[in-house]
Amino acid sequence: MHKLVLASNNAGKVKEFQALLAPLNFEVIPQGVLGIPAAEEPHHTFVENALAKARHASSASGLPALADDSGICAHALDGRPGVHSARYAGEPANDLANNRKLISELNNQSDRSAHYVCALVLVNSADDPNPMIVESSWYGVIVDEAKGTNGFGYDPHFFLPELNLTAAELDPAQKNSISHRGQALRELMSQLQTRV
Ligand SMILES: O=P(O)(O)OP(=O)(O)OP(=O)(O)OC[C@H]1O[C@@H](n2cnc3c(O)ncnc32)[C@H](O)[C@@H]1O
Ligand SMILES: [Mg+2]
Repeated sequence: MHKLVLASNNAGKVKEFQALLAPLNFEVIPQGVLGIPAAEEPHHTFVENALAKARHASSASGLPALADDSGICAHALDGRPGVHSARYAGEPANDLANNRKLISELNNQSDRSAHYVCALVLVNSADDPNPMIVESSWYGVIVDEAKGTNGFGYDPHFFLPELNLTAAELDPAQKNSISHRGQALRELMSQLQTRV
């Protein structure tokens, strides 16, 4: 079984990864279990931040590390909140406050389209010169009214027209089967198979 540190302190993400990786041959250790604090995320792109998180967790643990940097990009807002999604309304991170801010910024905007982005980086070691990097998107529409209690973050306001449901109304397995994170992880795993 491959041992992997999951470079995230977000409980919602950790749950999704545990479900996605459970059928595979991985022992996934969330970095919080090892007492590894959050890395700095100073960069302008999801990929750069995911790489920083993965290197940080691998350096602190001495193990291979998988990091996720993700967020939601509203098209009428030039991609905001983007890499600032977790703390859009300020510190400490607060999903309710972030959603309120997003909805208020979209007030009077007719274009409600948005996409989630998930960048995943897998490093074998802290100074791995050839990390595996994938990025996937998931398209939807931001709605004013929150619906559903599953998921986390912006999910209650992320509406999927083709399903007539928000992401928070999907059960966890359904979300993982179509989400930015599920898509990215499946792509990463298929790339990983070609390497070993
Ligand atoms: O950095 P880590 O420790 O992984 O935890 P984080 O919550 O700070 O994670 P990010 O820096 O990647 O910020 C991602 C934010 O984007 C939002 N987000 C990402 N994926 C999401 C999803 O599947 N559903 C809802 N919101 C999501 C949510 O607000 C997250 O806090
Ligand atoms: Mg973060």
